[in-house]
Amino acid sequence: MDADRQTPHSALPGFGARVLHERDPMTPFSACIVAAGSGTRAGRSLPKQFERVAGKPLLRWSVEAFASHPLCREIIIAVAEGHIEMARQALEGLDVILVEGGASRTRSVKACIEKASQPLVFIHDAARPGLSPALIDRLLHALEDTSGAAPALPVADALARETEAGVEAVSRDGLMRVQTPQAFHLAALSWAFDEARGADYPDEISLVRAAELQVKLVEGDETVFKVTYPDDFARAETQLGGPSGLPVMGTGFDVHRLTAGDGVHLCGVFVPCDLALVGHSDADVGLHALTDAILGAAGAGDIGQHFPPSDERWRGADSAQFLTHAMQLAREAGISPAHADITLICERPKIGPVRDAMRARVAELTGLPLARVNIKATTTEKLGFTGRGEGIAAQAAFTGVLR
Ligand SMILES: Nc1ccn([C@@H]2O[C@H](COP(=O)(O)OP(=O)(O)OP(=O)(O)O)[C@@H](O)[C@H]2O)c(=O)n1
Ligand SMILES: C[C@](O)(CO)[C@H](O)COP(=O)(O)O
Repeated sequence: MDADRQTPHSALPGFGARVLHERDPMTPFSACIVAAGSGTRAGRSLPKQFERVAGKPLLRWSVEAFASHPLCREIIIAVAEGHIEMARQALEGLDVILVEGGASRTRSVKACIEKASQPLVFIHDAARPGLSPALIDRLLHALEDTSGAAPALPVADALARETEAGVEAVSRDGLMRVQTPQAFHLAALSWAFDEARGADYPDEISLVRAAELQVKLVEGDETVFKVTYPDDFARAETQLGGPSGLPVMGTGFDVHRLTAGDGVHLCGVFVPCDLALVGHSDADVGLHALTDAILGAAGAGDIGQHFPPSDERWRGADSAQFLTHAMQLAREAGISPAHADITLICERPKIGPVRDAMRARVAELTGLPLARVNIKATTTEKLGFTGRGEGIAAQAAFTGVLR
């Protein structure tokens, strides 16, 4: 370090190294995510940060984790020059600042912090999707009396080094596995970058230590492991998608009024008759009930939230597109469809003659095998509005399995 360069604050006792700035517990931070790597070791066709894991691009998991923290004011992401558009798509709807990454991880970090405006800064690998608010808070707490902090975990396996002379045992005493995010006072990290004069470091606590500033380790978290090799995707998928194999289900119910006409849309099939169903869309009461059941299983609200009847785009719309959208959300939520069951409640039209066509259409729309789609019909014995032929009601159940 240059003898004539002054750190912005005086030395504090502790670790024989300096601390820059003490922190107010409510100090806001900038989140910097490095996503400019090529992911060579992961062996996928896309760089790993853009591969979908448990329904979303790997990078998006970390962005959403930071975005939901109350002290995070901005999210800056370094991406390779040719991947800006892919990053935009992966992060659609999220408020982020994209910057061009560098040829090394350290350079990508530098590109991010040059845009950072908050007093504290978090540096995180896009390849570590399992970030929790508790870990962010542990790091923020550590910054109250140190320049930088990183999560770390003990080493569980024995260690060895292979040399030309043979295998050498290495003591694991005192060794830790260091993860990200790593958190810093921006002034300290910027200072350390100046001191580094363009040298690369494996991570930012190494860089900050090289500038003789103080860092602390906090308890790490196995769930924020780095997706590095091909098998790591399955581990991330299981971890982020919740318990694999868990059954999920949803139910749906809908009613549409009947009037005179030349046919009704039911379960994706046009049934010619002297009736018509009244509605903003094609009023396919069977597909609407099933769409709600799918949205229920996906934890994604109801059909009216996604396709409001006040929206002119859905006037006369084919309800198949509502169901297709719900299926997409279910898949993104990590659900593999297992079974769909619809009950149509009406006196007329007769469902028997069109039941097979309906099952085939629902199977096509959901991606389910025909044997896993069931369509039933019942009357209400001439009772109530369905019995009087004033409307058709439908109820549906949808089950799936979490991948
Ligand atoms: N020039 C670089 C290199 C890496 N990274 C990012 O740094 C993180 C950790 O790096 P690593 O796991 O090594 O990712 P890659 O360099 O992409 O992987 P590989 O070494 O297998 O190619 C990743 O989020 C990666 O995108 C970056 O932003 N810029
Ligand atoms: C920053 C890091 O994730 C901390 O564990 C690690 O140093 C990145 O190493 P890589 O070789 O670039 O994957």
